[in-house]
Amino acid sequence: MKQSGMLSIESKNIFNILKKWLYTEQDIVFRELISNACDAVEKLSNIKNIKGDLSEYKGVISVTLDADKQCIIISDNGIGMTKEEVQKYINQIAFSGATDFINKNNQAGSETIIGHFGVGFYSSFMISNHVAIETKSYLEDAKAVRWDCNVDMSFSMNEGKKLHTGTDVILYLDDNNPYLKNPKLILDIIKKYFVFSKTEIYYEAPDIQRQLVNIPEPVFRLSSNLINPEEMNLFYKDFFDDVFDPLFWFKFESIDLGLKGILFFRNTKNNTEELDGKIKVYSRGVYIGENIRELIPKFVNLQSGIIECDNLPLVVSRSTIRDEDSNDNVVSLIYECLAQEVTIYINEMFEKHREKYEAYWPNINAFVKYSILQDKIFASVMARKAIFMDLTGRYYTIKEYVEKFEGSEDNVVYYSSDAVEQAYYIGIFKRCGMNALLFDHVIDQPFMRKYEVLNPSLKFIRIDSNIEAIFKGEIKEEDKQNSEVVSDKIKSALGDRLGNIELKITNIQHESISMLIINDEKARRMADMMEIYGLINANNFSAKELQSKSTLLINLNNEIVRFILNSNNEELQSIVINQLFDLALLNQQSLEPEDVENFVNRSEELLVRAIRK
Ligand SMILES: Nc1ncnc2c1ncn2[C@@H]1O[C@H](COP(=O)(O)OP(=O)(O)OP(=O)(O)O)[C@@H](O)[C@H]1O
Repeated sequence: MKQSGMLSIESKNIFNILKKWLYTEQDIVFRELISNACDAVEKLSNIKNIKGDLSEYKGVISVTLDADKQCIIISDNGIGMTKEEVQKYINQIAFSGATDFINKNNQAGSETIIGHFGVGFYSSFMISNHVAIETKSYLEDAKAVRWDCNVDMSFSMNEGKKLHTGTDVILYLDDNNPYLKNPKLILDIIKKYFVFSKTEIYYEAPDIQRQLVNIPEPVFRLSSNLINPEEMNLFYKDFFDDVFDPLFWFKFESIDLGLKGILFFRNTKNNTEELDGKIKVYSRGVYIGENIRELIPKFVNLQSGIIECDNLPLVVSRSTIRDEDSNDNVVSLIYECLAQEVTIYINEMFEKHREKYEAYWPNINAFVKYSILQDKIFASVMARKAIFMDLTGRYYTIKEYVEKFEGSEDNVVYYSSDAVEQAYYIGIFKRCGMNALLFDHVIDQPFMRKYEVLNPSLKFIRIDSNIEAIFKGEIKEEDKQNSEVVSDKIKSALGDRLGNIELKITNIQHESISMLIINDEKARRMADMMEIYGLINANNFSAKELQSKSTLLINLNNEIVRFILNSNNEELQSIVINQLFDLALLNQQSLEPEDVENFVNRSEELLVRAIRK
């Protein structure tokens, strides 16, 4: 059977290109050769299955780094090849597609080519100048074949020594080959690409004992009712390198697309810093890539998961996904399918398991809102299903909230953007039997603006903004004159400190409220926006800027204000008025640093007076 010769001249181009990747994309060699081995095992398994004698067959792949012989052997007990098949598949067919492509696109770079074609068996020459195949076909009476090929493209075929069905691909290495120095590199590559390969893959090297590298039956492939949640949590933490258990997970499947997947909702603990998840894509058990933009909707990518789709080409790159027309369809269908699956799952939780939805809300809050803002499919179902906590700790959608609390003011929703900063105003709301929603996540501001655009009749007003309307504080007839007196006293005591703040003296039912600064909602939002875009400095910007649009509400029903009205002690009046004004500024976190000292001195002065009294 001895035969020798030269490979076709077109192949020379490929060799040159392969050499260029030598030290950059070496993973490809293992991906290609082990994929071929997996295919060979699957083919034999299918044949045995058809014949009904599968019982004794178990496909196994072994990768061995032999330091003495200075070679890497990729061995499988798959279908094997006859001499004719080696002739046909290895000698002739290799790269016919790729060589056509190169002929048509002389300028094409290696990136483009690798994106378009599986470089296949010949990627071996990326790390080896001499490659051999020892193979024996499964066919009865088939003879073993040995094929040797050098990087100069001269090959020989001889009778081989292989006793059992299968194929060994032997890559002879140069002295300075990096894998000889660091055999663990190969282990990592096998793990990366074949972790979920259905065939067992073993690795052995000097100092690395023969070990099973992959997980042929990962827990996520079991049907949902057979999955042990603990086991699943452990798998998730280990595989995605997360310290927390997932919040929840769900599996999905599209038989038409040959798509199966699992999505883990990450327990972000409201940590907005690390929002992106990891979605790993596999085709026929081989890793294709992570977070592939064309395949996975951006919002889905906030979570982590595993997608397996055998209809995706085995050798796929981002450029393949983008360019190949034939793939376009599968890719966009998968994209839509993922968006729909997530939407359906979250919607069902909202509709049918509201308690669970609310319990998970602190963790999925940002995800749901971001997805509504970002994805049309998700928004079309979920736009009105974001929920917000009210001042009593209950959750409502905005629609539910408006319907329930439509009493006080039509279509106005009061909100607090920061329960700590606005604690005083929240206190006032509670005292007045009023309610408000908490919009305290960074995403709530853009979310609210979008909601307003979609529902123009609805108005969102921050709890420290135009709230005077809720007090319905019309001045009593008998207090009209008093209001002028108080107004004059306050203006004279505050002088320049008042700036452009408008005074409003009124009778607020709740006597405990003395003085309150409220800001115009529109002006404040504008200022917030400017701050976000860096047009103003948060430290310089404070009450001063807003003063032109702020109002100082003074409650004539309050005991201290009545004291101001009735007292003749100008000095004490001035202390009290300035003190109340500072307290009002403090309550909205806008007491200027230069006023703090006066405030402290005045407080002490009042304490001394109280003690001496
Ligand atoms: N380990 C193996 N066992 C049996 N046959 C093999 C093995 N490796 C390669 N072959 C045969 O050689 C052919 C060519 O392999 P090659 O890797 O070059 O291309 P491919 O796997 O068909 O496609 P791709 O270009 O996507 O990798 C295979 O289709 C298969 O028939």
